[in-house]
Amino acid sequence: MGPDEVRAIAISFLSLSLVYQSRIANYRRHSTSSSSSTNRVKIVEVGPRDGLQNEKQVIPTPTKVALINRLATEATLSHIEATAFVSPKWVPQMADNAAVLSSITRVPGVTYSVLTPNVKGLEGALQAGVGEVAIFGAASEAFSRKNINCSIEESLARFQDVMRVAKERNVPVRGYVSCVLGCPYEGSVKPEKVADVAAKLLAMGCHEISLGDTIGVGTPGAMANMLDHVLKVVPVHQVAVHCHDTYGQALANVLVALEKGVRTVDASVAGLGGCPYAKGASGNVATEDVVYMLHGMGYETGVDLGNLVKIGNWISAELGRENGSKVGKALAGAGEGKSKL
Ligand SMILES: CC(C)(COP(=O)([O-])OP(=O)([O-])OC[C@H]1O[C@@H](n2cnc3c(N)ncnc32)[C@H](O)[C@@H]1OP(=O)([O-])[O-])[C@@H](O)C(=O)NCCC(=O)NCCSC(=O)C[C@@](C)(O)CC(=O)[O-]
Repeated sequence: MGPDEVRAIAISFLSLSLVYQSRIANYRRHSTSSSSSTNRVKIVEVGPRDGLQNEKQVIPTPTKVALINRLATEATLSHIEATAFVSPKWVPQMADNAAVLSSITRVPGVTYSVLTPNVKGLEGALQAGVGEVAIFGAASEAFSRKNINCSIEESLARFQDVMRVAKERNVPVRGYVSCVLGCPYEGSVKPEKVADVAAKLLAMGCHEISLGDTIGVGTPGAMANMLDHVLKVVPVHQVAVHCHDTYGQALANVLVALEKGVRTVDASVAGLGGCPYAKGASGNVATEDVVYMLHGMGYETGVDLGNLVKIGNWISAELGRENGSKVGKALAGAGEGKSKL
């Protein structure tokens, strides 16, 4: 190896280490303020999983890996849902789950989580070195059958098995409840049913319950009513909201959740996404839009909005899609890195 090559390698190590150091410093700064501050909102970036799972074109694994790496190092997101260990026959786009998880560059302080519907999925995820997993149930019988091929009751029994193995391996488990404000097959969903499933996931040991408006039909009044029921059985600090934007209500629904004290919000860069078992559902609320709103209201997120916008524009171009984030489009027009909001 010549001196130029040695120098090049040394420089690349040095820059990687600087990125890590700044990422860690950033994380520490935020984690010290987070526990005591109600001004801190945790953003769970679900773009690499929820955002990509429904794409019909095959997305190359290196593109998925680059997306996750950029979200962690450049946008400084601290929670990223990376992929899903589900059946490749059901969701072919997630078939490269193990390759994705083992190829990303893990940034200290960042949680990389994945979906695991059963013990088989959990075992695959553990082998690939996962840090957190999520089980996903529903408040609608029909959706549960379409999505995971079993009734709600059967799903809860399956999740108990996942939970047992995850506990043995010290892996935290998040619990999703889908269709909390409406179901593509059954229509309206009772808030009592949402609260019932949420309470069961909590009792099983989930550290966080993410409430999914899977088809984005909810309006702020419905969100407030549903949260009133859930917050009677799940402590507010363990609740997350996961809003899809099909009817343009997502940001308003997030705002209602904030007013109720919820401090964890799921979102997807560039508003990517849709659910394969919820026809017509559009993507999650765009992370850029949520972060812009939160920063404007004085909340801390730890997210670098300027860099997030660049990543949103990049992944939209990679997928040949229009960017689903209004903030992404506005700031790109104004010069991507300009806003420090
Ligand atoms: C749950 C199952 C597996 C049941 O599917 P099944 O067909 O009933 O499962 P099975 O146990 O009978 O197994 C059938 C085959 O799948 C295999 N298999 C079984 N499990 C796995 C696994 N984990 N990974 C890989 N392979 C698996 C298994 O080995 C077998 O293979 P074969 O012998 O035929 O070759 C299936 O229905 C499934 O994978 N569903 C996932 C659907 C999904 O990912 N939906 C999208 C995510 S949910 C969502 O988007 C909502 C959310 C979370 O974002 C919140 C919101 O927006 O509301």
